[in-house]
Amino acid sequence: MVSAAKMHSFEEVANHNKIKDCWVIISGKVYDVTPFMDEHPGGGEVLLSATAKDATNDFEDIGHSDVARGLMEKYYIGEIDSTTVPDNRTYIPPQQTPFNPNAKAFEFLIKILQFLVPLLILGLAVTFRPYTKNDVEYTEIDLLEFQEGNIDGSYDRTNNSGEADAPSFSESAFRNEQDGFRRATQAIVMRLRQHEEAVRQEVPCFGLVVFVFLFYSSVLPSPVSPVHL
Ligand code: HEM
Repeated sequence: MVSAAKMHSFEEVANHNKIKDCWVIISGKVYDVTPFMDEHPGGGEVLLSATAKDATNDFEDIGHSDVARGLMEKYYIGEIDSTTVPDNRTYIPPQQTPFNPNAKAFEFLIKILQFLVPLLILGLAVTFRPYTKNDVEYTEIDLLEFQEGNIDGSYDRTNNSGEADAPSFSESAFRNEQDGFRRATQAIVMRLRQHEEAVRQEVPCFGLVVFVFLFYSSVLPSPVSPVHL
């Protein structure tokens, strides 16, 4: 025959609040955890702080394992007489928040924004990218000038019949040749400077885009996290 569980009043249980005599109330059941004080992985002090009240909330908040729940049976000594438990010592489970249709709509809006805003930032970056670059056309003109300078030399490599002629290294031809090289060198240096300038302008632009993106994604909640209103 199964004997009826022993009923304990709150006052009686609350008196067992010492290290050598410790009872706790969890989910309407009373446990004498005195022999467990030294072994409790959370420490004896924690168990002591859970006395003289309904400790269900504290116990559940820790997220005790099935092993811990199995161990409890060993220390079970009876039931608590719920009529004797003062209201402010009773664990009241959190109220289920009523369903709010606006919350779903807001969550949906956030998800849409999370996809649209990065796309918008990317679109803006791509649109404005050409304006941040230098126009390289006049570099090409410089190169053309160089070619013209070369052609404009006072010596001609072909004779009238189109056959190769021995070059006459007159002083002006040499000067023209030199001039052509100087222009070519200038054109290349200018081109390098333009490239350098373009990179200098693009790096902060790109950095800004990345910063805005990262800031945005850190401010908004993740798509998997629930939105609580
Ligand atoms: C008969 C009652 C209890 C038993 C048998 C018990 C058993 C255990 C066990 C076995 C663990 C190791 C972790 C696990 O397996 O979950 C643990 C951890 C712990 N318990 Fe208890 N426990 C009891 C009551 C309580 C109460 C009333 C509190 C009050 C707050 C509490 C607080 C803790 C804490 C803080 C830890 C440490 C968690 C961690 O370090 O991660 N326990 N308990």
